[in-house]
Amino acid sequence: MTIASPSVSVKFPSIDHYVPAPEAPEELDYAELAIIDLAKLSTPSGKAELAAQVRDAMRQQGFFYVINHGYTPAQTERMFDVANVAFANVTDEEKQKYNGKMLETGSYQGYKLRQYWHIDAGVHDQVENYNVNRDVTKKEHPEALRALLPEIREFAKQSHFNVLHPILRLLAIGMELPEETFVNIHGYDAVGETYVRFMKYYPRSAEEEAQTNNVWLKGHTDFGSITILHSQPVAALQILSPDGKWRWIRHIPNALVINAGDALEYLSGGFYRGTIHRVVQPPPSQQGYTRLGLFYFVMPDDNVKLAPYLSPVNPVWVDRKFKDEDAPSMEVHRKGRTSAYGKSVLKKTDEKVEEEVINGVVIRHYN
Ligand SMILES: O=C(O)CCC(=O)C(=O)O
Ligand SMILES: [Fe+2]
Repeated sequence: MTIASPSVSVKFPSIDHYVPAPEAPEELDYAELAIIDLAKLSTPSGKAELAAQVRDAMRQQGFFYVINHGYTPAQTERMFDVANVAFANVTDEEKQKYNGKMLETGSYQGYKLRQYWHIDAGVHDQVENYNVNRDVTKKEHPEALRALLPEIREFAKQSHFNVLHPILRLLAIGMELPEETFVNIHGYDAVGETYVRFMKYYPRSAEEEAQTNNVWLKGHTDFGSITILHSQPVAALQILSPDGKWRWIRHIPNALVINAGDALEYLSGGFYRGTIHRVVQPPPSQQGYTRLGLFYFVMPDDNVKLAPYLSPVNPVWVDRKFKDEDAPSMEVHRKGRTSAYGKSVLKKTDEKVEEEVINGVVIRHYN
């Protein structure tokens, strides 16, 4: 396949095309989210407008779409094909060989195989992940992915410089902090775990659906600063709206879906919050299909202390989680959360919420 751009024409290795399910015709209760058009960054007034829009979207809904992010529909489609190679073209033995050691190391690289996370009532997940550090040379990869590493590296770079950094600047402006405040602690070459994730959900048995109340991935907040998700057609992601209702995320072709995680909540002193979201069984028209995900999971550099940057618009962290001097570094925070996720014994606090304490902070999971 050849993708032509004005200056270059690059030959990519030929791989199978992944065909996702058709969009769902069902009338679902979709969340109304802002659409941030990054093309507006090209003028000062457009940038000021976006900063206000991002601030309000992040504070009110915690999720928003991004369009005009620099990837064409063809490039996005190609990256989904690349993502699928990690699952469709790698043998079970090789998947075992590149299995991540999350529990032991607190690092999330390589595969997370099916059935690793506990969901509910003894039922485990039907999700495969393959995570690649933005420095694709950090680990060895399965054979089928090796020829695709240059593309994965370009995807990470594009996500970092054309999406993440502009968004971090807008978030800083929204808090009246110096524009580079968050960019400076999200270096591309710094030590840290910001990574590309491919994720494939497989259909489950009726029994598993019944036992888990159709929940595929429990309600949670992400533990990094920002999550960048490439919109895809299978409806299943839901966010917990301010009115307490779960609402579906609508597919917008070639858009990104962006949300904040706990690290940004801590760094912003609660000005921006990690929004609770979950994944559930798709509507009837899409049941029986796999669901392929493509993400860039972002974390501040490992050595960053997650203490708040306070500012004129947010002079105090109202529901402070720890004293500044006790703030965990990103490395400590991510290792604690990565080891525990889907593995720790949770304490039920009511019908819907389960809790655990990690590094002195209460972490909640929602059913
Ligand atoms: O698959 C999705 O749409 C969301 C997955 C997710 O929330 C996560 O991996 O943290
Ligand atoms: Fe998530």
